[in-house]
Amino acid sequence: MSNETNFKDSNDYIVWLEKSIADEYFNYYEYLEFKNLNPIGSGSYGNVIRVNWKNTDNFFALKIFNNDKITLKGVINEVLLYI
Ligand SMILES: Nc1ncnc2c1ncn2[C@@H]1O[C@H](COP(=O)(O)OP(=O)(O)OP(=O)(O)O)[C@@H](O)[C@H]1O
Repeated sequence: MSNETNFKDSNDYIVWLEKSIADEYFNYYEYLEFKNLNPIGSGSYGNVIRVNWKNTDNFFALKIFNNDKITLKGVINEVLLYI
């Protein structure tokens, strides 16, 4: 997997994400699986909410990203730093 993306079109980032999920580089969770949503902050890429996953008592930070090319590129390139 390349360690940086630089696509021309915003949709290319969506396609890259969908392929990464299909190839099982990333886990996929349905939004409906998250319960007890509470806002906890926001950053340059979007909002962050505290959630429970399914019926667990564990808390997770769920990041909701703005759907634009600059955000998608930033998020994906940040994720690639950890792969
Ligand atoms: N894992 C987490 N646990 C608890 N709170 C979190 C977590 N991740 C983010 N937050 C909260 O959400 C805010 C925004 O986080 P986010 O990572 O989106 O942006 P940032 O790193 O603070 O800023 P930027 O996006 O500008 O670099 C944080 O400042 C923090 O208050």
